[in-house]
Amino acid sequence: MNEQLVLEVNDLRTQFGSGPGCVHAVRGVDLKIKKGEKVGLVGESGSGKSALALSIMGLIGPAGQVSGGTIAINGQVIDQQDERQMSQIRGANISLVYQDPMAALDPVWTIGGQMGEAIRRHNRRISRAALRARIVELLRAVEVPDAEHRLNSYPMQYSGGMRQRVLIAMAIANEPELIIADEPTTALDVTTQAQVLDLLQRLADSHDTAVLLVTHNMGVVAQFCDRVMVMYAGRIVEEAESRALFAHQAHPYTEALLKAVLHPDRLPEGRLPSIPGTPPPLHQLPVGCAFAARCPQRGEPCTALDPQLIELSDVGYSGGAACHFSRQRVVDRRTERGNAP
Ligand SMILES: Nc1ncnc2c1ncn2[C@@H]1O[C@H](COP(=O)(O)OP(=O)(O)OP(=O)(O)O)[C@@H](O)[C@H]1O
Repeated sequence: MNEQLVLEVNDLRTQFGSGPGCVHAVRGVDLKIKKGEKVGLVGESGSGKSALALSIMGLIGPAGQVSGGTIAINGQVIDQQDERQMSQIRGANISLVYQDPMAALDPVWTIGGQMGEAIRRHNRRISRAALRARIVELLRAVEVPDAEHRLNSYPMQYSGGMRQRVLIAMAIANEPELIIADEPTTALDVTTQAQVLDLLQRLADSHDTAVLLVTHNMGVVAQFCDRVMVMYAGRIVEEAESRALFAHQAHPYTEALLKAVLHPDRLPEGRLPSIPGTPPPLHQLPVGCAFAARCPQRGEPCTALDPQLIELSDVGYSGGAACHFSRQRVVDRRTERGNAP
């Protein structure tokens, strides 16, 4: 069955600056998201996750540029230069939930006013009464108590968790097919994080909305995502169904990330746990695999040839990886397990 793709990104490239100091933040990323699917995008700080998310939204800003590739939404290739088309798509087809609700909300505008504007942007003809009813309905959907009155409050009068709920309400207002949530709970305490994620999950499920969740937190990915994409130095180095990836990792970088999670003493607050070494600078990438210098399993080809992401379903792994030794790793592991299912 050919399931409906809400997003298809091919060979996307994004850079900041030009010339010798040019930062290649996204280096040929392919990404497919099906209707209702929840996909996690993980990777260390600076790996290009936000640059990828913002590129898809057409919000990379004046400092950067999408220098190659295509983006299709619901099967239709979009023109990132066409700001009119992009502003139609933003909110209606794809919504973004930011990390910091205070930065995303206008402090001197009521919550109801801002939500109303988000709705009216894609529905100019809505009556005042219908608009108010929709705002209340949305605030109730994200479990803001006393919604009829709280819509007149300002962002400062909401708690951090409530503000993030408001952003989620604004993101779902026009029933987009895809929500991109960039570290949506990083600024919140652990209990509130869990509540907000649970809410996002329930709302997405009830509307069959796809979610691309950008996060440092592997635990969140395990709980929330059907599929995981692991980004390293501007590339997707592993992509797999969550269950497969958490059971066995086809890329040594993913393995190192998960091993590090098991060492809470190495867990800096709100960040991915560190693994030895640092990623290469994105303006000065090495020849061969970008992870080679940190890889405990590197071999002969790694410092000479840049590995491409290859599918591994033929050897029983529901995913793929960009490592010269991934196929061998998967095969060896299967042999170790005596080909157990
Ligand atoms: N406005 C900018 N100008 C110049 N370089 C930038 C800009 N924004 C991002 N970069 C660079 O692009 C690369 C990717 O950054 P990006 O923010 O996408 O990483 P990230 O994986 O989202 O990191 P984090 O998890 O810390 O948010 C980094 O090298 C970063 O320094």
